Amino acid sequence: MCMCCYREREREMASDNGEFSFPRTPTKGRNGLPKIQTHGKKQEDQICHDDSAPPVKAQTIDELHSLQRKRSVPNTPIKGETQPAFNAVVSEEERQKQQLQSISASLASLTRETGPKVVRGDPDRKSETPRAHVTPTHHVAAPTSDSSLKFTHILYNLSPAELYEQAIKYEKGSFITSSGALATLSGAKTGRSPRDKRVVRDETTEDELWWGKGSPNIEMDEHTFLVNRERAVDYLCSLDKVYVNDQFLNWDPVHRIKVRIVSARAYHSLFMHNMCIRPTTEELEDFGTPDFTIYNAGMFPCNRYTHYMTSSTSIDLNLGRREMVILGTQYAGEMKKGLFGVMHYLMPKRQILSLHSGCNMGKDGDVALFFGLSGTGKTTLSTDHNRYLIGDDEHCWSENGVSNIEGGCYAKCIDLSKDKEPDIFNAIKFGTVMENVVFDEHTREVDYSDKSVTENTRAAYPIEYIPNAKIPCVGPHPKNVILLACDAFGVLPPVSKLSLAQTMYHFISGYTALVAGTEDGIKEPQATFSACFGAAFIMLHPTKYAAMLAEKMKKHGATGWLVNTGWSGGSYGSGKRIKLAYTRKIIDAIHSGKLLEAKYTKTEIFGLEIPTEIEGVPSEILDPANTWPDKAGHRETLVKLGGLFKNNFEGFLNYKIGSDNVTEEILAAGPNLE
Ligand SMILES: Nc1ncnc2c1ncn2[C@@H]1O[C@H](COP(=O)(O)OP(=O)(O)O)[C@@H](O)[C@H]1O
Ligand SMILES: C=C(OP(=O)(O)O)C(=O)O
Ligand SMILES: [Ca+2]
Ligand SMILES: [Mn+2]
Repeated sequence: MCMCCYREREREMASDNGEFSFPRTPTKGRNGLPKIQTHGKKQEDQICHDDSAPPVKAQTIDELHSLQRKRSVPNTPIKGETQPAFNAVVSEEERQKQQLQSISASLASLTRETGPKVVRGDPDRKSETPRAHVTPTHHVAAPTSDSSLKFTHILYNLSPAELYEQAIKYEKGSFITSSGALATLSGAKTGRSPRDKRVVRDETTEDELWWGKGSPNIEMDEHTFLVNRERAVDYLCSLDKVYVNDQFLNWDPVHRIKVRIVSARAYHSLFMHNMCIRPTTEELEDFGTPDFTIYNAGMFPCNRYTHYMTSSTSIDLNLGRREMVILGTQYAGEMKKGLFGVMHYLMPKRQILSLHSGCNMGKDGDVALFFGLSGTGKTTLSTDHNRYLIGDDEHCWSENGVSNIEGGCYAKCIDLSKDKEPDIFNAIKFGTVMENVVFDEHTREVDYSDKSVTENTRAAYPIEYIPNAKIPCVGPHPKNVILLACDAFGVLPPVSKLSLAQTMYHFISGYTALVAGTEDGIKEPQATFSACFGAAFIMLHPTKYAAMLAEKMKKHGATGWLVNTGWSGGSYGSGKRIKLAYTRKIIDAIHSGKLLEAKYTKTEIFGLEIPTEIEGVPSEILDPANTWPDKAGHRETLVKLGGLFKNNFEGFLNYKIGSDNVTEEILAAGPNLE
């Protein structure tokens, strides 16, 4: 049988089993006039004649196009319990109307006390736009603003394919790469802007949150928040269309949070589609009102004349209103990490510890956490071909164990190689959003070494793109708590075993040192101390999280480890970064339990327990004192780093962490410079 006849037969078989909904019209020879039989002849010459192909079932090109796309099947009717009336079955149109009403309410101007007129669908595809639309209900008078005369089109929870088309059609700098990922540009900002992150200080947050020196929470008042909110909402409603994502955070079903993200770019919508937990069709039908809403008007700047504004960028959090407004930055990581901040507030209120850590699980159910600041290896090391990935960045630790907050991963792409990080490399395929990467304009092959746009090139992909992802992303209580530091001074050992007090000391310190830049001449590493390895995201005082971590580690018998993924044999400039292959061997030995059994010696100054031997790792690198050719330089740098730690910890001396003796033990667990 020739190919076209074969396909026709396949299609008929498919429509017989009900999987396809192509309309069945009478086909050749069955009902209409008898057709000339060509089959016998075909057998001989194997030629497929034009007239043997079934005619297309359309009269016009528009009709033909409408055949191509099947309307998404309406889902199960909304159940009675969420509805006021009886056990009434709500029509698809009515359900869509309710959804739109909720979105119009989200987008409401607070001064005009009304939401925009919204309609579902792409404005450029008017003929396909469903009829359902919503005119705000609480109109008191005739429209007083032009914005209430127009419709805002809502592109609601679009699929990756639809978002690709939107991005490529409407957003400059969007391209399909050779592996199928969507390459995008984030504009002027290619990283987060922590100095522009503001939090509303009101009667509640005044007492609850961490304010002042060291705190990431830069205050703003409620009124200023509303000014920025209005600015963002007016901007979004002035557009022809906005993207709305309704999704979840937290794989723990009891503590799941419903989030709505309103944004102006397909890139942002696809990013959040990948990063948050994707609702099933059923879950989306029952979504109702979100617990938290982000208004991302990042293409539009804030107004510098507005009180508190110190730049064109402002990321504003209002915990009371459960809203976040983004102005003046299109970097998508702001949304992901912004929501993480929200979880750092909501979860501890429920006695759940929120963690800036990666998390994976062995075949026997042993769970490890990987804490660390940006670039220290959370994503790289939690993505381990021999273990189940629970998540790469944000988790919760509750009475029941650990749960990932997100539904995706956000990996750095700079110098990514298939050999060293195969799982991440292979996850960069259709559906994955790539930010600010450089590619060949013809082949669309990405050059992972190219830093022309930024060094912070990124890929965001759904967690199931990692072959051994643990779905649902939850696991039992952690057995190992690994603190990652990328020490560009090169004096911290590649691995040390920590006492509980040392774990707390290093957790509160949150040290890493990165090289200041990649330009020549910058020799001096920059020490960073970021409490709880995530000071930019925590909302309460660091000791609150530390006390919870200490309590949980003690209760569940977890062991703490400090792993230096940074320099060895000298500081940045003379030494070299520890080979990823060695770090992986070290991590393997932690997971397997072998390292717990090793022989240990204690280091000077920091008093760290270092193993004398690890399978697959040259023993001489385990003690940095051995690897530095310049012995005096090593000692000097070690003392210097110890001093920086002590300095930083001064800020915590007056705080209690759990009981009094815990506090004392923790203070004693730092470097000893006498
Ligand atoms: N020894 C090492 N351990 C971990 N990562 C390393 C090491 N050497 C180089 N790297 C690189 O450092 C980066 C770590 O970044 P990433 O895993 O994204 O950190 P995080 O998720 O904590 O921000 C990756 O690009 C990784 O390839
Ligand atoms: C997304 C981020 O996380 P990380 O660098 O830790 O992967 C970030 O800090 O912006
Ligand atoms: Ca339902
Ligand atoms: Mn990461």
